Amino acid sequence: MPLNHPYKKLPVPGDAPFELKPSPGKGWGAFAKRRISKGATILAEKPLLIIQKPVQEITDHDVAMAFLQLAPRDKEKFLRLGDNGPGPFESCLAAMAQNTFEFLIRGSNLPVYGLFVLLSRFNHSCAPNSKVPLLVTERGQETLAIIAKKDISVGEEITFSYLPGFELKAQHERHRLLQFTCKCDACHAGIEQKQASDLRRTLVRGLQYLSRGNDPDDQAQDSTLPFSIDPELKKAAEELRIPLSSRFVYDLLSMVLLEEEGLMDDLIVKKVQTVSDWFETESNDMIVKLAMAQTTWREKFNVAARLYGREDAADDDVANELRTMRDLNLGQ
Ligand SMILES: C[S@@+](CC[C@H](N)C(=O)[O-])C[C@H]1O[C@@H](n2cnc3c(N)ncnc32)[C@H](O)[C@@H]1O
Repeated sequence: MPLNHPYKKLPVPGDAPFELKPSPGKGWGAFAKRRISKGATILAEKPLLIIQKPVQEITDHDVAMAFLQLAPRDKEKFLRLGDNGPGPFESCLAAMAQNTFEFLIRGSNLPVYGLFVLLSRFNHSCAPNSKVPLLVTERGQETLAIIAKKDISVGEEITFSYLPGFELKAQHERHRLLQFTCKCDACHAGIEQKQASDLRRTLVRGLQYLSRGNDPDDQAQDSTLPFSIDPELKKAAEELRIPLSSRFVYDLLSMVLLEEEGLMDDLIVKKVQTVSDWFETESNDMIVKLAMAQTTWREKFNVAARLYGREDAADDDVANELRTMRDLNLGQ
């Protein structure tokens, strides 16, 4: 490990569960120094500087002016940042672009861009073990955190997905969007594993379309899916006419695929648990309870599959609720 690398002097808190070191093919990255439990906050950090302007309008001058206002200690941190390694950035704007997170401040719709010295040291993965949730912060208390999505072992690289909704894209689509060749484990698997992975992700996207009536990627109706769905079924999905029982079966099948893909997330689990509480027809509810009592998602799916297409007394209420949420743009 280079002894004099500029990152060696970045201010990693003494009690942090990670260390910075080279990550082959990815510059430097953050690696677990001790076991990190699922749900743990790995790092919470305040931005070094903030720019509140549409991202396309941020100029080199804006970043340079923000830099000049920093305290000497913070200027030094900024200057330690390298272009994916020990080399300096070509411009202040390039340093900002590579080390920025977007977030919102309560009471304002305008996104804010903050430069985070340590959070930006975590590399991307298409099957990440952590996440940086989109945050609405209070003014003056802008802090972003990286949270473990699963248990992380000592020595494992800590990663998150750089773009939201990114996990459900096939590898060639992901690589088109990333501005570097991704060297994560999912992208470095053998050809057969990669094909299976692309298929699983594509199928989950289709299942989510059926369950939500839109594409999780761009939330637009009539968006192009990477495979075709029976037009009647697609229309029923877009009009939110899919019965609750079928929605539930689609969700469980997504869980089986997401688990196999290593993309399971507590938030998704909570959503399925919520849907399981909506059933009103007793005979359906009994099957749902039996399904949810199974250990694995595959077992839950196997039990619930017999519900597919069944009507439920809650169908109309659920459809109305989903339509209201869609109208209010709250997502589903
Ligand atoms: C915000 S920096 C992450 C930290 C960076 N590796 C460093 O040494 O400072 C983002 C850059 O890291 C590299 N990177 C991050 N994730 C990667 C991945 N999965 N595969 C290859 N390069 C990656 C890319 O060069 C990317 O532009």
